[in-house]
Amino acid sequence: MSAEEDLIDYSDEEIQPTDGAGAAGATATNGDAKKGDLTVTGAGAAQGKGSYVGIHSTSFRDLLLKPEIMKAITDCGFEHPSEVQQVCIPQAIVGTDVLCQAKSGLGKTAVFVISTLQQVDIVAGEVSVLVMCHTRELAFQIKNEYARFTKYMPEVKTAVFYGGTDIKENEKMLANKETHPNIVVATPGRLNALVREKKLRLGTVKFFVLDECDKMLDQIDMRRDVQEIFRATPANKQVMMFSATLSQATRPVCKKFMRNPLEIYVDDETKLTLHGLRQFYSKLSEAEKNRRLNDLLDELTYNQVIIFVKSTVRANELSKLLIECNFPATAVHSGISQDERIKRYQDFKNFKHRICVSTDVFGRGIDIERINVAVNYDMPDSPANPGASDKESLASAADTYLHRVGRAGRFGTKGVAVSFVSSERDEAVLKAIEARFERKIEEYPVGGEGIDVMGD
Ligand SMILES: Nc1ncnc2c1ncn2[C@@H]1O[C@H](COP(=O)(O)OP(=O)(O)OP(=O)(O)O)[C@@H](O)[C@H]1O
Repeated sequence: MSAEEDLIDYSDEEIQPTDGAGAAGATATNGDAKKGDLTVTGAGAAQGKGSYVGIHSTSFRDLLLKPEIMKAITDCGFEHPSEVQQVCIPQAIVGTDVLCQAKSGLGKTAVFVISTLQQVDIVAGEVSVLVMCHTRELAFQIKNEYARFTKYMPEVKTAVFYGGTDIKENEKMLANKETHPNIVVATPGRLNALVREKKLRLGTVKFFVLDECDKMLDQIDMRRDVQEIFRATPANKQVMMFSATLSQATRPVCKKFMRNPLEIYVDDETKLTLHGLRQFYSKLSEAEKNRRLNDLLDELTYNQVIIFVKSTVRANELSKLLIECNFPATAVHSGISQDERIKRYQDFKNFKHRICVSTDVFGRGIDIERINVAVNYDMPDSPANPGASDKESLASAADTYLHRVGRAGRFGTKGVAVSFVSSERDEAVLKAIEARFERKIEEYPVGGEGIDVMGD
């Protein structure tokens, strides 16, 4: 059976609306509405006068959240909900399934963290919320977001499970009611191992979240794990999925897991690029890359820089070289031990290093607010699936590009992205990016002349 045929399909019996999670979505009116860059369709989209403007608030207070969540939001320094938060949270907190595309760095994480915490009823020894994502560092980061938002909800226990760590430790935590989590954030491989071994029971899950959902469902291996885990959860639950990139082909795949979802898309791809981000390319030969990088790091006044390369070997070599040249660099990739990876992620986040060389491990989701420069030392060019057509692999490269450069200029801040173009293929990828986002990427000026990276 092909992976497509093997997709989750709800039986009629399973899609009956019930009183619990999902019921609000099933009864809501359908229609389309616009809110800024977002097109909203599906459950509840056209409630009221058919537009979100006016029916949804611009203050967190208007969302009528629990006081303990409101206090945490204030502590986080969040003043107003972002557009995606304004659109999603009011629907999500009444149990509606959500399929949400919104551009990088505008607060999709808080949508599901706040919405699940608002609804969750804590039962000791039971998992209520399950969040999955594609990398271990992202899982770790999301777990920390739950920690921030549960500061005043001491009864809520959150755990993170991912591969490369001692599974016995996870099992020990799950075997003890005192330490058993209510919220689990995980990568699919480790989660599946715990479920198969019956160390983790998912029969009590009421909220099922996929972050970077296109990545998780486009990759066949990951999709299989996700499906297996999904099948281990009850039919009656709220499902929410998020990504900055959601192709027309991926949307129906996501919707197979959902019931009458609120759908939010950025249908005009030109609106996916970040306002504060200036994008440049630099044409050069492979041999010139190190020299150019060196110059660039001397020229630009940066807070923190992320440099993307195409292999773990190149990440190691380049970070070594940068350190030899006295640049405060580190490297994060899949070739180092998991504990060390997390330690380096934390050190970078805590500003112990100013420069991080990484593979695509850090390409999506990772939120380090001081990063204001992103460099594609190697252009992205990763086929979505083995055997993908040239058109598909260029589309996938453009997706990867968008996520990578979205590590800079987050939440409305200024940022700069510079891509090294050293081959015909790189040029083709650059052209595909320009065409897709209808944006002319400028040539990096000599000496970085006129580029102002700092400021809000
Ligand atoms: N309402 C808000 N006010 C201020 N800051 C916010 C608000 N919501 C989120 N943030 C901050 O914005 C940053 C980006 O948020 P987040 O990582 O959730 O983005 P994202 O949409 O998931 O991006 P990506 O697509 O890259 O994963 C985080 O540091 C987060 O704390």
